[in-house]
Amino acid sequence: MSRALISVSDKEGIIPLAQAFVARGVEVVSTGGTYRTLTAAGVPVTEVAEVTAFPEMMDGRVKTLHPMIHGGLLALRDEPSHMEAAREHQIGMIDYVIVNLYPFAKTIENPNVHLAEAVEQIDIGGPSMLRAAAKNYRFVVTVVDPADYGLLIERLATDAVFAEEERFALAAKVFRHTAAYDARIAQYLTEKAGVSNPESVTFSYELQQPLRYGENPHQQAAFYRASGVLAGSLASAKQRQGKELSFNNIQDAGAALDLLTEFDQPTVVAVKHMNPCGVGTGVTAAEAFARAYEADPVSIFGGIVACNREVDEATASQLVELFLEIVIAPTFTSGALEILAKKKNVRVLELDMAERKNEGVDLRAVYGGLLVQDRDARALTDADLRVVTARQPSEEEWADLLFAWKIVKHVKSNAIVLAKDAQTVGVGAGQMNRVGAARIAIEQAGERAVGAVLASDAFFPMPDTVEVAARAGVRAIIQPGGSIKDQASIDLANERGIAMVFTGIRHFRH
Ligand SMILES: NC(=O)c1ncn([C@@H]2O[C@H](COP(=O)(O)O)[C@@H](O)[C@H]2O)c1NC=O
Repeated sequence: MSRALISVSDKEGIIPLAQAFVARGVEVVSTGGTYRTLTAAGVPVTEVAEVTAFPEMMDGRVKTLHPMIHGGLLALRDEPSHMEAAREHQIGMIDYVIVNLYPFAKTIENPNVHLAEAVEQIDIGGPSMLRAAAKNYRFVVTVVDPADYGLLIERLATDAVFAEEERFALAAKVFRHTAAYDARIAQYLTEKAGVSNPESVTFSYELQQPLRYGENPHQQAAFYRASGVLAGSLASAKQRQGKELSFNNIQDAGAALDLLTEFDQPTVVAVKHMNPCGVGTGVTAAEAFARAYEADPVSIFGGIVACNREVDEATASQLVELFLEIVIAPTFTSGALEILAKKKNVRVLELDMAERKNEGVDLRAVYGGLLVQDRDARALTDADLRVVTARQPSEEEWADLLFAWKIVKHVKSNAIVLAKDAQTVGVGAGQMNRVGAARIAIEQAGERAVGAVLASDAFFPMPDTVEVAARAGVRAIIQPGGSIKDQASIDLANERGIAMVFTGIRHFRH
């Protein structure tokens, strides 16, 4: 007679599966809680304690860790010495293993959970059985994912035959599962132990969705989310309409959201190729959008628009006038959704960006390696600000400087942002020299550069950026400072009547 060992923390869906085993003439063996669930449902089950002739003990820390179990999982059925050992010790074979583990990840989602409570949720016996059974995939069918119960039930109802490739695939899934489970534990304990730059790192991500392709059609790609679903992350967004998100959409939307979280007042961000092309702040979402649009009515074409307030009919009417890839907002009025529905392809995402936290790690893959750093979460405080010129910025200039500083942090380096009246008027992104970025931003601003402010993500290595800014009519500059040639830039700013503020903070973004 075949035997199935069922030991599950999440009991959902387990009764029909156990019934399918019984109907097939397979004996079901279970641990305490699972045994009680199945018995209560009238399914005949043998308790593990009966098989091991040992009671479950130490608050369940020891239940299945026994040769009567592990021998039955690991014995090579085609190796006579293994089978002889099994006979000698009266170890019965186990042919199916259905296990899901203690909910460690769920437990640590609670920020107030005590270490002891989290540690108690580290499953020991479950992974041991899964690994043993998966190692012996030639003889054992191992199911860790409740999504596979259906397949198992169906197969038990027909021929109960599993091809070796199927058992192998299930085994690989088991090792992915236990690896991710252990990665989460290692990450949590490493954090608790206060270890930085550990000798090895394992990050665990779960498939959110396969993507049609990557950055280009010939590149295969998929989107993985951080373990669980982080509030405010794209994985938690609700898509109300439109085509499936693409690889580039996800990157651009992420960039738009990162920038948007800098702002509390109603703000709209338009992003193209990971850079903001227009940002506007206003009293209402519609006003903020109008400013973001006017900032650069050309580049917004085919862009991503993110708004940190509900999108109403007035805003939606402006949005549908354009070709956009994505519109993101915390909510949309039903009228706004009706208006947006006229543009079937535009992806409309509802996402509570207020929940988004600028914390955690920033991972960048390089050939043969991975760079790991903290996210750039350094916010500007009053104490950071130092006016280095004779002229102080006016009140309006201060507002524009702080506005532009929030944005330049999210523009690829070398980055220059020109802003005026709560609106970007020029963005110079990703240039190989700083004055080149300034020239692009100034050219884009045109007449609007007169009276605008300029923000730079890093210091001026020479005064040429001040020179081009002054010629264009820029009135105030914000930059980190720290160049050995700072004084030359300050002198030139004084000569041209420009107010200049140092922040002492660099915001490179490569
Ligand atoms: N200690 C053991 O021997 C052991 N054997 C199985 N478990 C786990 O116990 C859980 C099921 O327990 P129960 O059937 O008592 O509700 C499963 O998540 C399983 O992975 C164990 N628990 C933890 O390590």
